[in-house]
Amino acid sequence: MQETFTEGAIRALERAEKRARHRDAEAVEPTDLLAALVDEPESRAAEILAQFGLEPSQVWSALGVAAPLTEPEEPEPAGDVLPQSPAFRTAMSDAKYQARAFDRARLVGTEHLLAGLVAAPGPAADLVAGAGIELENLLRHLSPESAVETSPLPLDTEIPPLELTEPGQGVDLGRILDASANRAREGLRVVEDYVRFALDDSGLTRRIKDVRHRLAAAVQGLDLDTLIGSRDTRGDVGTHIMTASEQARENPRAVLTANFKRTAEALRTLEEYTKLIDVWLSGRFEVLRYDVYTLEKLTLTAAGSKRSLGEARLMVLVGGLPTLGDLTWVVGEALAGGADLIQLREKDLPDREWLQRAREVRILTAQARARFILNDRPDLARLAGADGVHLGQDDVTLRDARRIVGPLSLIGVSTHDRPQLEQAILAGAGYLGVGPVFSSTTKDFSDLAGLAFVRQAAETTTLPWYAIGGIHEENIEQVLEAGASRVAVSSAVVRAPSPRRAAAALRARLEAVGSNLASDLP
Ligand SMILES: Cc1ncc(COP(=O)(O)OP(=O)(O)O)c(N)n1
Ligand SMILES: Cc1ncsc1CCOP(=O)(O)O
Ligand SMILES: [Mg+2]
Repeated sequence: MQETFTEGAIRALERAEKRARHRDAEAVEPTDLLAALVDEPESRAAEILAQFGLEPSQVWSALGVAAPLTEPEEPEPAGDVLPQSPAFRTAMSDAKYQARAFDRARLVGTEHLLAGLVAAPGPAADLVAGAGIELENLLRHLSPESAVETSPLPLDTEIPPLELTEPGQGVDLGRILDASANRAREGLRVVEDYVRFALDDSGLTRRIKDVRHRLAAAVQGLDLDTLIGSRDTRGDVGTHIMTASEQARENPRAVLTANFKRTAEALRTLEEYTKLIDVWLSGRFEVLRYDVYTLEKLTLTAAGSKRSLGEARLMVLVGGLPTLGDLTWVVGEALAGGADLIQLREKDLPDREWLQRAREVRILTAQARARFILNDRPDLARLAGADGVHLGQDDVTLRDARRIVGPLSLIGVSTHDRPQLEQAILAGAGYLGVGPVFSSTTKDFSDLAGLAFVRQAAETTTLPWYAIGGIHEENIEQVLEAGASRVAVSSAVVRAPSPRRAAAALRARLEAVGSNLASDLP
């Protein structure tokens, strides 16, 4: 471990040990540290305690210990380092956790030591809690700016380095951790290659890289020399054991899923075995494991929707038509002109009639081998057998919709700015609506997202996304130039004299932009 401690923290730890020696204790306890923290009233910890009304004299008397120990005339002879009690070690582990949570430089100050004490149950924590100090209100004192206690010094002697091998337990911890760290790193690399070269998704690639770097940082928290020293690949009895399922991979997607599993398993091993040496470090591996689960979901969703939407570039929104006959005619024309998806968007129909129309559109789209999306209503989408449902920012959440439509259905989400875009991706959207690009005669908007947002979407994701809002034959070129490959339109087709010709014209423009849509993902 490579924590650095402020000089103030080092002095406090030295004083804690002295206090323990002074009372002839066998180990340093959290109470020794609390008393030592207030021995120096200028320390951040003492200042914080004073802010909560706990003066040094109150601490000493509540703990029943002497006021500051006077420095001996002669320096005390150097003896063995006094052991630390389990409670003390827990407090130290928490202190480091708090320091690292706020400061990547891992500078542990007296305020972090205090936070560590608060988190470790016992008399010291009780005394501090009695003054109304809880971890939550302490945390705001722990920002990096508050770590002002002079320059950091490496603390080699006071805190013993992590012991990776527990003699007598028969477990070679170093070997386990070394193998798992390698497995996790390699698994992530395999996954990253798929996302980068098969999905071509820069946003996901960045995320996976970030996890890989955080894994490397967490592994740094282990004693690397011991890890390397304990490596014994040739002597590993598992090296030559290979099951049939490990060897067989049907396609790159199978490689992807196998490596996500492998990574998560390795992280679990790291998490479990580091519990033996540093609870906080174990927590870091746990967080990484959850991140990998999320990444797995994001990657498989991206791969799945890219495959299922493939070359589906033109979505036509229909609705608000006077009769069922008008609707079926327009849908038939749009499909004949080349619409890949029809979205039924009704705002004023009674549910029963809406469902009846939806079922008609389902039949027409199925005959044309096109997709059918229902706007707003996952329940009706499911009843009509639609391929998916489109949700706006005020509609039911993706998670609730998923409960209704099931795991395989497409769920699209409207986004109007970058945070919404990123949020929708994280929530597991199968495709995105990006707009409104221009003002629309179908729906009023007070604000337009404009072409700038289309450019941002193009930079952010390769998840299928549809530019929407006031797009027609005369302005589609601008939208394509801004980076869109797919559009969703309503009036440009539905209100055109010939919906079929209008759809065909848009389709031709969309096809003219070189195909960078991966429909043939493995
Ligand atoms: C492809 C696509 N993008 C955006 C929308 C708009 O959805 P929403 O914001 O829920 O607004 P309404 O369509 O419900 O008025 C969409 N329908 N399709
Ligand atoms: C429902 C909706 N949401 C954003 S733009 C839009 C309407 C799209 O229709 P049009 O293509 O006629 O502008
Ligand atoms: Mg809606």
